[in-house]
Amino acid sequence: MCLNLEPCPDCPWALYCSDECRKGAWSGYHQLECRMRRKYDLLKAPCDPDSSGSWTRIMIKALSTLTPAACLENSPRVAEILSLLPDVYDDEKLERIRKLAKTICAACCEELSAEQREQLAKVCERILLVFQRNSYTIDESHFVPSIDAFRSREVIGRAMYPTVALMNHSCDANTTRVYHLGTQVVRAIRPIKKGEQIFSSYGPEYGGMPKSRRQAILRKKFYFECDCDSCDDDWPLIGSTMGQVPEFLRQPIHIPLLKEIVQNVIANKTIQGRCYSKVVDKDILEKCRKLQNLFVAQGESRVNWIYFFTEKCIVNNFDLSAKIWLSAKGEPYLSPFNEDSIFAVY
Ligand SMILES: C[S@@+](CC[C@H](N)C(=O)[O-])C[C@H]1O[C@@H](n2cnc3c(N)ncnc32)[C@H](O)[C@@H]1O
Repeated sequence: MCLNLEPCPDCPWALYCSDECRKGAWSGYHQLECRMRRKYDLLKAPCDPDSSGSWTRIMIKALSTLTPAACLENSPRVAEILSLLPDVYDDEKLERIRKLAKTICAACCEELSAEQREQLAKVCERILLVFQRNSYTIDESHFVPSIDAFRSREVIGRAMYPTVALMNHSCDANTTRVYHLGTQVVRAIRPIKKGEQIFSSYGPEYGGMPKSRRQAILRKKFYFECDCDSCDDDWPLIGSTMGQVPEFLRQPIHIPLLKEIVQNVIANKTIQGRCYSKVVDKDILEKCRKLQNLFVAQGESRVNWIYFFTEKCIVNNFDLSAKIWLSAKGEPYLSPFNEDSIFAVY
């Protein structure tokens, strides 16, 4: 943590780690942001409190590269942007985004007439909606491998990864996103056949969360009705399938092992999708391996079950566990932490 921060001389909101950063930010966006904040009191952020600052910066940067006048022309590009449906279910949120767009246009383009600013604000509104729908929050835990960072999940920014944003969500995703050397990396968490759709998880995952809750989260945060396989077929919760455990696992000797794994996997949910070996319980690895061996020994074909555990293992950096399972099934092994499995790096 830097204790000797350099403040902006004109406002109390921006602090920098060095004079160089301060100057870079000033010429990049803060000159306008600073004026705008002072004038329009954006401290009462009209958007998500965690990201209104980054939204404002994105718009300022967009306006400096778009040239506002170009947005006012009736060009096909502007028509295309305006034709994007603002399918935001939440009117209140749309209203806040609209207000932010107007505020930014008023501050950044004072030379325009009120009518022109109104038109420009519509373009900005669409851009903000696209940004909101396609960007990712970045929290401290992506860079600081500590359990405290996971718990607090302090949001430090938002970023747009245009190729990653092309991926649809599945509650049974076949990839995971991790941060490596300060950038987002997408890695396979199971073999993906040629032609198979590459899915990412926007958050909710089957197994530990009922379909109704997953759908509610996706509707509220991303405004769509999820139609992934696990939602379409309403795959059961892992907890509820305890009653449908394969016959061989119902033997009393195996039940404690199974329960322990389920509890551990569910307890570790908050760290899914992150690759911090320091916070995982190495003991679970051993137990998952035992479970997998039991399945393999029985020639068990209920792949969902075993994949669920294996994926949790992989996502939680239990590389070895995944290797054992996949090699036992004769499937190619793709380690999410091996350079070979990186199919996209940004
Ligand atoms: C980040 S974009 C994904 C890429 C987008 N499908 C495209 O063609 O550019 C997110 C949007 O894709 C759609 N989408 C993603 N996952 C979906 C899913 N599981 N079920 C239904 N729609 C989904 C929703 O319209 C959502 O707002």
